[in-house]
Amino acid sequence: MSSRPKKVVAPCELCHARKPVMKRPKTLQKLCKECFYHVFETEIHHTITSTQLFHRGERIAIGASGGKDSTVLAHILKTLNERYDYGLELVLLSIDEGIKGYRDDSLATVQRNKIQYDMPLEIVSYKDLYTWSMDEIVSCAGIRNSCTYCGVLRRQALDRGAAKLEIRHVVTGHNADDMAETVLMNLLRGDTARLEKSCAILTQSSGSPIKRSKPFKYTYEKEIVLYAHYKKLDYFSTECTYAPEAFRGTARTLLKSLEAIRPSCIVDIIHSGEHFVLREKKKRTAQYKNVKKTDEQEINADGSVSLSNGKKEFKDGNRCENCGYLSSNRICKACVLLAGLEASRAKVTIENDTTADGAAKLGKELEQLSF
Ligand SMILES: Nc1ncnc2c1ncn2[C@@H]1O[C@H](COP(=O)(O)OP(=O)(O)OP(=O)(O)O)[C@@H](O)[C@H]1O
Repeated sequence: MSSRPKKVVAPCELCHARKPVMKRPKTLQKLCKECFYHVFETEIHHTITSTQLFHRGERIAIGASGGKDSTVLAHILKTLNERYDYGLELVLLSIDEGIKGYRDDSLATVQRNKIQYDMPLEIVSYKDLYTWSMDEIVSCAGIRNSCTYCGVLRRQALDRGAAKLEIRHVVTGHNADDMAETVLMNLLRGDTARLEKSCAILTQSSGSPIKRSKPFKYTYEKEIVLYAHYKKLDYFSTECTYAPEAFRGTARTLLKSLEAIRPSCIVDIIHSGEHFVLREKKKRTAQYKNVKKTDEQEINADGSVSLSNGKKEFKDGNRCENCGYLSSNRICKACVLLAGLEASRAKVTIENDTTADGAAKLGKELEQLSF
């Protein structure tokens, strides 16, 4: 009986001893589990130390959604804090947007993470802060702009949650893919003001006591998934019930195609973004003025959404006259948005009261509201 020669598997490219179990997405190196853990954790430690992201004794709120990125972030920060004695106090901060069948389930995961990682957990809800849940917003404003509403409100909610905890530094699980997508989106929109700022690892508005940072700035999404999988971390993997941001989806598809051909393109795009500096604040020339910009949405006071003409300038440090939150305008975006929702709710109530066939008319009115 003839026996076929056994295929020899080359050992892990780092330890040259153990059996490789994966091709590392970032470098395509064939690695064993232990070496993958080591490079993954060490690279994040290097990002944190080389940028002097934290200081000893600092209290850090981890924006915890229960998803893979923030769960791995909580796990990694706990691991590195203990291993390298950063001297940080870590707290989980979750925002409950009020999305039935999605956020309630993911928050149950964060509740378990709280016990697994032995960290305090603070949950702040849209309903308490704004009197509107996302489900209510979507039923009033429609699904089309749900990401715009949710993004504006969440940003403010994280700041308010941190302020409540008297914490001045919020970390989020935004990863390298998110950052490269943002660079691509800003590039494709010609939004040079945002492009210049989009790759900062740490941001802070002047006048605000709260810093925000992204320790996973150079960490590939695929590696986060692999790490969570091999470490058997407890995370929630369902997509949000509402439509994903359309233009980001397009940038994501483009990035994934590029990554398949050239894995380094994700860090290369970030590198390009980091070195992008505007020579001078140029006004848009006449040739661009009439070009329709389909993805720059502005929410008007009446609740309608219109398109921006690209003239906006960033002004840091002003405060909203209504709620006191930092804003580049007289009234912050969240207040404009909420006023629009209230106006729509009032309009629907009045119309509803004066008609005989209430339910049908109400349904029609909701469909016609110009969100
Ligand atoms: N409801 C929330 N509460 C607290 N933090 C949040 C919440 N939603 C998002 N974040 C923070 O913002 C980061 C990016 O959020 P995004 O909505 O892009 O989710 P994601 O890429 O799916 O991340 P994750 O896997 O952590 O959910 C998250 O990693 C988390 O740190």
